[in-house]
Amino acid sequence: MVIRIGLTGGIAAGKSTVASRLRELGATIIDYDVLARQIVEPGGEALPRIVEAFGPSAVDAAGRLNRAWLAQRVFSGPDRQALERLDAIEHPLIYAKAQQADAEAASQDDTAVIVHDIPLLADVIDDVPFTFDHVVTVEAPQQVRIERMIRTRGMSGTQAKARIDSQSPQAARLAIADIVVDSDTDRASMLARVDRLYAQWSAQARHDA
Ligand SMILES: CC(C)(COP(=O)(O)OP(=O)(O)OC[C@H]1O[C@@H](n2cnc3c(N)ncnc32)[C@H](O)[C@@H]1O)[C@@H](O)C(=O)NCCC(=O)NCCS
Ligand SMILES: Nc1ncnc2c1ncn2[C@@H]1O[C@H](COP(=O)(O)OP(=O)(O)OP(=O)(O)O)[C@@H](O)[C@H]1O
Repeated sequence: MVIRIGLTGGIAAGKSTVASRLRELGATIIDYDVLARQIVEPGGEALPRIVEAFGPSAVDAAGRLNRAWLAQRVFSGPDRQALERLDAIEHPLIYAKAQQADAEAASQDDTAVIVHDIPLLADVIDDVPFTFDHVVTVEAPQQVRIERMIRTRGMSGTQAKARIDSQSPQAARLAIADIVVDSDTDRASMLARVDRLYAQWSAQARHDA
């Protein structure tokens, strides 16, 4: 039986580090950020619909999505429904691609561990067309995440705090998760925890096959 995992986490908590480890161990990772970028590429299904909804300024002269312009419109502009309109265009297309990827992985291996890597899972859990066997959130205290963003992403403390505040609160992720991976321990301990989780999931997948 295929095991499906929903993976989320606070920004800069270590979700990508956990996803990479799971990939090395043999899991199939479906990265929703990657899918979201694919659908807005020139030729992607979302791009003409975004132009229709937001106007020609949504693309640059070369026909590529003007991410900075759109981010300003949906995250900071006066139109409070703009983000909902964008989500209504993008999310069904992202889910359709995820369903394709999931079905392909499941058809290749009926004991696959399929990890849906969804940064905003707490906001969309009721809409994603999957039932997860487990939901994992990767968490670290806010101050640790701010320090990581300053150190590795060249952000100021204020910028880092603003990014954290723009996400759903940690409580929303904890409410949907049955497994919390603490990334405020050293990397080796965190990865050892991930290894143990993967071993359990993959045994469960084979046992129930
Ligand atoms: C508006 C866009 C073009 C801005 O692109 P940009 O490169 O400036 O930002 P990026 O994609 O890196 O996102 C920055 C941060 O914004 C937040 N964010 C992104 N999309 C959303 C959203 N739909 N709702 C709430 N917050 C969001 C995230 O915390 C993210 O870390 C882009 O964010 C987008 O297409 N968003 C919608 C896609 C989406 O819903 N993705 C989530 C997958 S389920
Ligand atoms: N247990 C750990 N100990 C120390 N540093 C860690 C640990 N886990 C992750 N990191 C570091 O923290 C930073 C953020 O990790 P990562 O990129 O995996 O986060 P993320 O949650 O995927 O971030 P985002 O949500 O912004 O994509 C990276 O520099 C990573 O190397």
